[in-house]
Amino acid sequence: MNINAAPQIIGRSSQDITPGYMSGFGNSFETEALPGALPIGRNSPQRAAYGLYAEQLSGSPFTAPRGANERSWLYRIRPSVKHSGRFAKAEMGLWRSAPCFEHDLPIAQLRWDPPPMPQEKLTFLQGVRTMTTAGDVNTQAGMATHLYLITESMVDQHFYNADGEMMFVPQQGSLRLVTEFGVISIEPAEIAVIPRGVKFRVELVDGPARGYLCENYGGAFTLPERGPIGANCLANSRDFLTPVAAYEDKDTPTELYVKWGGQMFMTKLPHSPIDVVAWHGNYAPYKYDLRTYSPVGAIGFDHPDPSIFTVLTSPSETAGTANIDFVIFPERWMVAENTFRPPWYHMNIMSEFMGLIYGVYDAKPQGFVPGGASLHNMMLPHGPDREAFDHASNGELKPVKLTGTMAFMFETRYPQRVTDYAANSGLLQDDYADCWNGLEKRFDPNRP
Ligand SMILES: O=C(O)Cc1cc(O)ccc1O
Ligand SMILES: [Fe+2]
Repeated sequence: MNINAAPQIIGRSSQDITPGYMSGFGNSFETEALPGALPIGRNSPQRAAYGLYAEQLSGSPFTAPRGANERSWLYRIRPSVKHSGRFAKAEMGLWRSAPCFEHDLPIAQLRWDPPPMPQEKLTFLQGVRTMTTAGDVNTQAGMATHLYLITESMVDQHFYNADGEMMFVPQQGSLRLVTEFGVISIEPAEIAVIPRGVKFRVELVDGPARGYLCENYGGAFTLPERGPIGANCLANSRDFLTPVAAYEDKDTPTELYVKWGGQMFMTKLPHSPIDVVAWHGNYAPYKYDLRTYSPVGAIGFDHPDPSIFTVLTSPSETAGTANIDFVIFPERWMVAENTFRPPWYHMNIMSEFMGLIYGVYDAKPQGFVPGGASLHNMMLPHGPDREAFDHASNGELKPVKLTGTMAFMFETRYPQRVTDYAANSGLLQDDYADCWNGLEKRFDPNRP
């Protein structure tokens, strides 16, 4: 494979395919895979070095306020217009977009078993299975949650999503995301975000892969405000990694798939679109290791709102009302005194889709397993199951470490609609609500 990675950052030969990264969230980065490929002090020289074409990729409107303004300049072998021949409609498989009312389940708390690893050959594009959709892809609001199952690398096949940015949350197996901006490798407990419009392909590293995917139609994920927490802890900027420039000069035919307006299209190219030799800007893919998250929690009493564990947030136009919050439940100490320590029983205007990467989630010791999922939709009551309730109500409140666990939540302001796949794939647990059986009346007016 002819991938040329920027030597000045990683100190390796330009033929080395090991990914290299630059640290920081939302920085203005600059990187070049060939010396002098990046113009200095200007974006559009009359003739770019090495015969490259200059191209701007705008992730926000030109006029977005400075804090939300995202764009990068790419110096590439061919401009992207050469990447778009005639598009034809292509198969969507089990990928769905909001609004999608194809299934009409009665309201309920829902939980799914993990999908087994398939025997058939599935590339990333064939392996996306939409679980829920929310909002409206046509108004750039809302999201979709998907599972992915991958048994084959994409070969001479590339993709970009015009409908939203995509957050990969691997649960099993590592992935190599070969993007226009460089190469990102991720394993379970790491995530990667590919911005809207960025071309890439997904390769397997070590056998079949399974994971979760959040497709964000709305405002780009950003770090949450820290408020009184101050400058440190939670997700720290320096732990976000953006790849150095890496390109292919490869004249073999490739298919370019584009998801646009909830539909899939395909065109054929005579060359690889991974041809960006240098780039600069703040609109770029990144990865993050969830194990570097520094949780802040209750060191006195009571259970804080889960927003304390927000890694990234996609804001909406309404302050504090997220299009999506990406929240994790990592390893941590539970020390609160005279406190019911697991999540409280609650109803929420936001809609909560949860997944488990590994370990046990404290509110659901049974039934919520790695690779599975749950959905607690807008204003549907939920909370610890009977076992967790009994344990938390009666256990000795010494400091306890929740170890070897990593659950997460995609929480959105929009109600989530369940797809046909989610309803009928056989993974839906029809006895989920029974986990609250046995939470009997305990009230006794004579026992304060
Ligand atoms: O429902 C859940 O399990 C997620 C969750 C966790 C928590 O600690 C507080 C509220 C909440 O919705
Ligand atoms: Fe909840």
